Amino acid sequence: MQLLTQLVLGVALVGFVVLKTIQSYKAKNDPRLPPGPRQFPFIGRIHDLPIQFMWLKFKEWADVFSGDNGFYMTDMLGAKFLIVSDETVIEDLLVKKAKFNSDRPVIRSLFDSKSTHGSMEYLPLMGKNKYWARQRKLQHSYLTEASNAHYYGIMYHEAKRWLARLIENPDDFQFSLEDMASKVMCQLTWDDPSLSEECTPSAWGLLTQMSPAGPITNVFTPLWHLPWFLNPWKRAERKRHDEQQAWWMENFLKVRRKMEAGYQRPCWTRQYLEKATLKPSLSGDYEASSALGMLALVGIFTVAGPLSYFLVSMVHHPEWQAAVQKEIDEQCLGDLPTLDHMPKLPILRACIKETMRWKPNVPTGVAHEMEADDVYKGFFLPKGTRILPLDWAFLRDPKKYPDPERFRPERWLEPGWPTFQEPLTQYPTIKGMSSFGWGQRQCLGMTLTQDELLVACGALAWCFNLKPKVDPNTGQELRVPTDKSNSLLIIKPDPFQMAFEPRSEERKQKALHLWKQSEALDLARRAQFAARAVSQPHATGGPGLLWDEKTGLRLNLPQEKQAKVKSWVKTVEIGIEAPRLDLHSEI
Ligand code: HEM
Repeated sequence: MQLLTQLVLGVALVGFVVLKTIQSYKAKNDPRLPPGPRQFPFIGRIHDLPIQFMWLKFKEWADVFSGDNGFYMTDMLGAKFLIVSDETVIEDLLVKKAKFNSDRPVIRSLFDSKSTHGSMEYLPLMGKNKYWARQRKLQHSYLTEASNAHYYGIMYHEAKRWLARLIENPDDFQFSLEDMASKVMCQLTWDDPSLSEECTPSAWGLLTQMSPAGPITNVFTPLWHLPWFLNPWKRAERKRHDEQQAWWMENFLKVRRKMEAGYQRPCWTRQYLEKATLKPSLSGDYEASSALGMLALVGIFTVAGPLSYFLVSMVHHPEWQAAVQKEIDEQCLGDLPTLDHMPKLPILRACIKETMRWKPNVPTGVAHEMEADDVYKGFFLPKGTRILPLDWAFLRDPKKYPDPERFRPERWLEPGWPTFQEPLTQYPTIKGMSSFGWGQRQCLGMTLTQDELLVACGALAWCFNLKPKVDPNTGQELRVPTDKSNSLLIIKPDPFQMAFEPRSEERKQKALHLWKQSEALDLARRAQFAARAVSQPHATGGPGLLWDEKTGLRLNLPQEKQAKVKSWVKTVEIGIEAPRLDLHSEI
């Protein structure tokens, strides 16, 4: 090639790059768009947006750029984000204009996160499509019916197990806390709390995969498109995804087989399968196992976050802890608090709500994607813009929450505070908090969260003094950090140490006894149900076969063993102290 030709081509290339750079700069800083930090060609503004504690930077920018508008815009590698820091604005955009602003953005490091191509897997991440509509309806009805059907028995049972575990192994509290939340969800979904140990890591796997602080491909999205053999992120996600799906399906099919054997107690999967034979609301087993698996999963880390932060608040505020304990002792007369006591426990409710305000566990909020161009307050908002309801900013608005950085439960209890509301038998309640999101995508788990937090936090305050741990070598108290957490979409505090001191020997013994009693009752009920499947098949809908949970095989019982089960049933029916029958070894 001649020198002149090379020169011309070189100049043309440089000219093209300069032109594109100017165009990109102009497009990103278009004066019709809302104000925001200066955007750079192509990358927008990712170079100084930290992946860790991203919400703090978003808030810092909000203080500079939002002004009276209550929002600003920024760009990340071509994706536009409208960061909203004012609740009235989010109300306009996500509630009043919900019809156009209820889609979800793609999450790059998941396959078909929006279910655009029919994957039908992760309801909270789905675009606004038919799978989302029907699964939301189904989950809404299950969560409502579950509270109507008093799922509280499961929560009380798991809270008692947790107290006993905390007494026996207090240093393992972060594991047992999450495991409690997981057991509640596994029991509701598949009637099997033993699944919690697989469900919790499965939940964290998905949460990490979908968070900006997860795989690098969520931020540097072009990397996701590298060919398979050069793409460790895609290969890892394929494995994670397939294992999770297989596990959800396995649990689903197990419930079906147990139903056929007449040995499946009520749970959401059984409820689905019973109705599905008459009128299926989902497309088949794949969609159903995913919808149910996702439901089990979403209730773990969401509840575990505020529960962990409740421990942090109580350790740092012994005066509020003492007030909660006094209230519980006076109102529950020595008994473990139940949901029936809650109208009389406003201080407990205020401490839970203030914990969720002080340390919101979805601090960035969950993005909605705009489905059409719009003009709002004179600014152009292009279709595809991701609207981020910055919960960290809403909950630190000094007009609504004076002294926002401090834990002040009195803001919910005393007249004169902007957030005070009466009657105190009903308020404060966490239902409707900004942390649960907005409009058509608002969280479906508010009631479950509220009930579980009340039961678990009430039980903690009833049983323990929650204190800093003392270092045995130095005799010094170990500090419980208030500002250390992961940076996933749903956060929790980093591992820390603390002490769970039973409030008295009597309380400790009572807690242990309550768990023993509850465990015996649970085993008795399970065994009784199984036994009825044999002795009265019509009562459980089964053909008189017994299901062996361990081997996965059906058992046909010989006559003499049926007699054994029947006689045992009578013992069980007399009372909860009846001797246990180990169905697996006895039969
Ligand atoms: C402290 C506890 C929780 C918090 C802070 C929370 C927060 C949220 C947020 C911010 C959203 C997105 C809302 C939006 O896009 O505007 C959401 C959606 C959702 N939440 Fe929760 N959540 C919690 C507990 C739960 C629980 C316990 C369940 C169920 C057992 C649950 C089920 C769901 C579902 C199914 C969605 C998806 C709704 C949709 O996309 O249509 N959540 N949650």
